[in-house]
Amino acid sequence: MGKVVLVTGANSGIGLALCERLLSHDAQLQLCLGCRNMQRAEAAKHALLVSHPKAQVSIIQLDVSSVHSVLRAAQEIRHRYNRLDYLYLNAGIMPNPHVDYKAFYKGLFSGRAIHMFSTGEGLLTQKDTLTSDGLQKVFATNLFGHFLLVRELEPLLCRPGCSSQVIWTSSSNAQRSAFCLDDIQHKGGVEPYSSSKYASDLLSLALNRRYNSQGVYSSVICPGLVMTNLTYGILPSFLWTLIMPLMWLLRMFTNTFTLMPYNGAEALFWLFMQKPETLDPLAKYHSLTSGLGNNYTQPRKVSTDNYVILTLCLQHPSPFPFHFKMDIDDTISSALYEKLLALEHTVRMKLKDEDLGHTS
Ligand SMILES: NC(=O)C1=CN([C@@H]2O[C@H](COP(=O)(O)OP(=O)(O)OC[C@H]3O[C@@H](n4cnc5c(N)ncnc54)[C@H](OP(=O)(O)O)[C@@H]3O)[C@@H](O)[C@H]2O)C=CC1
Ligand SMILES: CC(C)=CCC[C@@H](C)[C@H]1CC[C@H]2C3=C(CC[C@]12C)[C@@]1(C)CCC(=O)C[C@@H]1CC3
Repeated sequence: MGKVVLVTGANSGIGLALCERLLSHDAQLQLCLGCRNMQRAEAAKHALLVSHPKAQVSIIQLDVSSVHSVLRAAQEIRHRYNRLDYLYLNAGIMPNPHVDYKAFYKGLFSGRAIHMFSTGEGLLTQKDTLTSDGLQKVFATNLFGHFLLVRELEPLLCRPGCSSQVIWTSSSNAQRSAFCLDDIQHKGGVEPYSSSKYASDLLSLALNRRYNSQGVYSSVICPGLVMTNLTYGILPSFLWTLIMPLMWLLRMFTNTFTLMPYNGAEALFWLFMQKPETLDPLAKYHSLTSGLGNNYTQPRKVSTDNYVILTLCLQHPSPFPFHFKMDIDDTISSALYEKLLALEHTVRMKLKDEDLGHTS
């Protein structure tokens, strides 16, 4: 039987491009598309079957921002399959983005222009909303729903003698400065996207600590800047088309302008072909495209430039030598993991209470 792969957010952009690439590589795959909108999911399945008529593609209705939907979908997946080899946690949103053009203009002449183009740091804010579960929507979609999904699919991921991979689509926009352990949902800030992506980098570390011994390996990737529905929400598509020549030119200076979903999916696809035991849990795998248009994957250390380390190391005398850096990262990721477990407990209790309310 072929390997089982579940991809969330598979009906468009990077997720759909990944599915195309996976099927081109391995026609025996059992590919499951986790999508919230069934019409769009059917269209994606149809497109995949046009190019791979014999492929085994199925759909699971999954809204990762809804606790109820995640639990129901996981139950259905456990019913359908007895194994899960790859879990791609790719669905993501950046709602109501706002570009700070003043910061953009300043950044152009700051000596950090290339960094600004490759990370978007300091340029973007978003207006977040609440889900029906009362969670911040960006956090619920980009992080918590996926965390719950991993927890629910544990029996399929952890199988004696077999290994499996959990792969997060993170971002170069993941920023330590946007993330706060006391506000993991980012209720009080205006950069929920950066916060949620930084949290996914931390969570991947924690998952490795928790699950490696059971054969589950978690990695994070960074797709670069890709033209998808997400980026068309930041600037209209005609404007992106207009500045496309400029972006090709910028590729000479930054290889993070992957631009096409196919290129953005490079690291996701590359990870599919790796032995998970050989992967570095502290690396973030970047999809990159050279000035000449060649794709490649490059591991870079997960951002460890966090202020806790700096604050501790700047104290005189420093309480920690520099080689304690990783331990401190580990502490933050463990703390996040504990907070997510606590939140999971709360939402499960709330759901139980609601169910009891309905039946009595
Ligand atoms: N484009 C870029 O430059 C970059 C993107 N990324 C990340 O890549 C990932 C894919 O995004 P991208 O392909 O660019 O954008 P798209 O908007 O094309 O894809 C996002 C996918 O996520 C799905 N999705 C959103 N919310 C939910 C939900 N609640 N439940 C289930 N599915 C959901 C969307 O479904 P629907 O069609 O129903 O909305 C869609 O299929 C995201 O995690 C994004 O943050 C990271 C760095 C750069
Ligand atoms: C000339 C030119 C390219 C202008 C566009 C300026 C900005 C709108 C972009 C510059 C860097 C971009 C970027 C993103 C969005 C658009 C920019 C800020 C992302 C934040 C999109 C989502 C991600 O996950 C990472 C991207 C990093 C780079």
